[in-house]
Amino acid sequence: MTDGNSWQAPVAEGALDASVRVPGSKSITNRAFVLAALSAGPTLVREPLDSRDARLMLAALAELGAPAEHTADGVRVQPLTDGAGSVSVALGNAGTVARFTPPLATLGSRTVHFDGDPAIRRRPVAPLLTALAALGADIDDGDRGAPPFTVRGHGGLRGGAVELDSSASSQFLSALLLAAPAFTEGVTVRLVGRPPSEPHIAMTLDMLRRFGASPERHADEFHVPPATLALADYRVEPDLSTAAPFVVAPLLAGGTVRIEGWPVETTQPGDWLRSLVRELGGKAVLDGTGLTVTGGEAVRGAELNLHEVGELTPVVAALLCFADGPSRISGVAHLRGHETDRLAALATELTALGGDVTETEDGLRIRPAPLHGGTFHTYDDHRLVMAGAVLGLRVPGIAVADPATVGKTFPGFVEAWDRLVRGDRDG
Ligand SMILES: O=C(O)C1=C[C@@H](OP(=O)(O)O)[C@@H](O)[C@H](O)C1
Ligand SMILES: C=C(OP(=O)(O)O)C(=O)O
Repeated sequence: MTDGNSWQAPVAEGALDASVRVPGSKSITNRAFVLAALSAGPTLVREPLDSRDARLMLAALAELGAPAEHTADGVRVQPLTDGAGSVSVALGNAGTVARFTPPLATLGSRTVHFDGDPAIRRRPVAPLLTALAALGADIDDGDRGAPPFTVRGHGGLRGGAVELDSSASSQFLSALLLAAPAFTEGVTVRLVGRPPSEPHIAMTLDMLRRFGASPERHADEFHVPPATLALADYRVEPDLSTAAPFVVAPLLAGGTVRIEGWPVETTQPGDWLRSLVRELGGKAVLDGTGLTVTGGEAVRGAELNLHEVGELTPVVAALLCFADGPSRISGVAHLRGHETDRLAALATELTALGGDVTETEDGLRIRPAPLHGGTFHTYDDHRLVMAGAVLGLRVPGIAVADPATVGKTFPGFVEAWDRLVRGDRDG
């Protein structure tokens, strides 16, 4: 039930028994759109995500000269064509748009202004802009190292060798690698510092290969030679991070939830949820058609380093509030530069509902404590809406503020969650 600008997250009143289909992966969709724009011919992207971030990416590519059309089978993206004059790219609060599209602006001759929500102005982008400038790009960021900034295209980018500190976000590295086949000399990136989110880097390399590029990695060095990309048809996997609240739900409510179409092989970080379920006492069975999760007796407390799967932190933190012993989440200092400062937001909101949650330098410490109802503020962060939903399974009276912000990655989330938990119950 949505009331004004909040949503009463439903309490699970019996064991779950449901099958769920989640929308396409944000990370795969937005990479596919970028690689399609860089390809020599049109690409049909099948089963793409349709959400705020995906629409922002399509709008950005259209501004940059690569229009797309929705067809009965998906989204057909046309190759980038050059143009003149000034255009504006709206970033919203989409990290993938803010990091993946500036390199594309260097390939044409337009002057491209980038800006977005107040939140994106606080998210890091400086190491990417510095690396692009070192590779020959003409960028004016007013020394802010953050949006708004302007990229003046001069008809292509030289590319070559560059050092990059991608420790604040793996997206800086992915951004350079995705565009590199179109740079005159390709790119050789030597990392300083360790990036988070290794699966997302593997995803970038895998998708580059599928589109015909030949990226190589030797430890901290990445090389992408120039290449002509082409792929007529690409199918997007379901988003396994969006699936996270549905995967953990039976651990709190009992019963079984089946996620349809869970891939048997994937680079998505959400695939780690299968081992999490087992570690916390549940069962997760993957077959050729989906993942079936069954809850256990109790949720065990755990020590989890989430450096590689940081985007799962809000849902995992909500889950661990119900564990039978203390838990610790570490390795996620970079979450302070996500949609909001997620560590501060989670500590504040979970504590306000009675939780015993403290922020550490690189994560959260969570001790068992009874939660009570109240407003769960979501800070314009889709994954906090999902975390609030998880709390509501066990705690009556959780009002999740601004549920529409979940439209960043799953516009139909509230309806899908109500169906999962309430089944046919009305009201
Ligand atoms: O490349 C991607 O698609 C993403 C990489 C990760 O970013 P960070 O490395 O900044 O955490 C992840 O958290 C984000 O949701 C999506
Ligand atoms: C960090 C996230 O998003 P973005 O793509 O905006 O970085 C996320 O989805 O958890």
